[in-house]
Amino acid sequence: MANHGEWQFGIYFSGLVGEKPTLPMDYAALERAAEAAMSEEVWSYVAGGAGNEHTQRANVTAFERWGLMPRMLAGAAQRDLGVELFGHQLPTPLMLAPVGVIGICEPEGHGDLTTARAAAATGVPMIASTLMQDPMEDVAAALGDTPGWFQLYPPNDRELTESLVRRAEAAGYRAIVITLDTLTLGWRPRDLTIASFPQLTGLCLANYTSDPVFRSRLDAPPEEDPQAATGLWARIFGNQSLSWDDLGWLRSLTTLPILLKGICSPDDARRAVDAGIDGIYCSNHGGRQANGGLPALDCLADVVDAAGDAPVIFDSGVRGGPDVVKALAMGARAVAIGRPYAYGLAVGGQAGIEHVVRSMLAETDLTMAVDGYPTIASLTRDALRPVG
Ligand SMILES: Cc1cc2nc3c(=O)[nH]c(=O)nc-3n(C[C@H](O)[C@H](O)[C@H](O)COP(=O)(O)O)c2cc1C
Ligand SMILES: CC(C)CC(=O)C(=O)O
Repeated sequence: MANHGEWQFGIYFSGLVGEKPTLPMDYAALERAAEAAMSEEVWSYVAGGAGNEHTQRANVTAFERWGLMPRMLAGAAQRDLGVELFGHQLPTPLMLAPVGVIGICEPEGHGDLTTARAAAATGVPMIASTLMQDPMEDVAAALGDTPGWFQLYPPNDRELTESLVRRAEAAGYRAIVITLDTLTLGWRPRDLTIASFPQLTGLCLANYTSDPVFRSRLDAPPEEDPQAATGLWARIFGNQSLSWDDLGWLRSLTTLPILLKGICSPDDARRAVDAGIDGIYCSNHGGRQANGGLPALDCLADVVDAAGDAPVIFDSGVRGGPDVVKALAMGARAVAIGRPYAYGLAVGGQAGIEHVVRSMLAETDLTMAVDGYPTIASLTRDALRPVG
């Protein structure tokens, strides 16, 4: 069993002190290093967002509007960051958000497998995207005992949807995350300017091209006619007619827990729970889809309240340990990161992702130590005050 505890105070931290670190120690430096490591196309795609990226920036600055109340002599000498999710005990509340095309952040193009190995080494669950360069079965195998969830972009083809869900179940994924905020792509000026989106996504269709139903829809195998496969993917990817009425059918496909990703409205959270959905994933896709929206953090508390007993996962704008702590205090059961680990991969491969994860966990742990919150349960909204 891997030792997942290296991030804890005094271990990861003291391992770094006394040596000049080779990997960036703060988010701004990580971003700069990632931009230098990536091609212009990949950087624009990963770093970019919708419109003038106001929502993307607001996701990050929203965290600055909340401050943590430090509590003294609160018994936080030992912290326990463990959380329970769908009957599984996780060592920490951190998760890796689904990042389709993560493969392109690594020059060799197997970023999905590298991410899975980093997840296995740190014990931090990976949510594997539908869009991957390696098939979901290989990624699940690389995860070993560390939990993996499968993120589903439900295609406009019911038989294919069913096949993807069944494969995820058979491969050992422990939950299905259905992303609802990207049934069509948002207005992304950086990608429109660089015009590399079709090439980049065309590289990440392994879950489709390895699927018997997808293959049966083609005249020639994807290995012989990759362009036709990409064309078919472009036609079936978006499912804009998906409605609340379809949730019953999606629910019937699996006994695994299902989460809906992209929920920011409390009414939608309530409706999802009423439809038998097991978990809510509060996110605005890191500001990549709708610009002009609310920062995701501003939606979290209401979504948590509306979700009742259903756990809420949060992402969008999390850049360091204090952000993780604030989202937990708002009521998130677990907190996910997207761009930070993609940048870690670009800068340092598997070691780069592990560094980002361990730094974030060490900073989370130290924030709880310094501010006097020994457990996740001790973090309630009472720990937060609006700044100013
Ligand atoms: C390059 C990139 C690709 C993404 N691909 C997916 C995807 O395939 N499925 C999905 O549900 N979300 C996808 N997302 C959104 C992330 O899951 C997550 O919501 C977002 O990155 C969180 O914001 P952050 O980057 O500010 O941490 C992607 C994000 C990025 C940056
Ligand atoms: C191909 C895209 C739909 C992947 C994605 O979710 C994103 O770029 O945000």
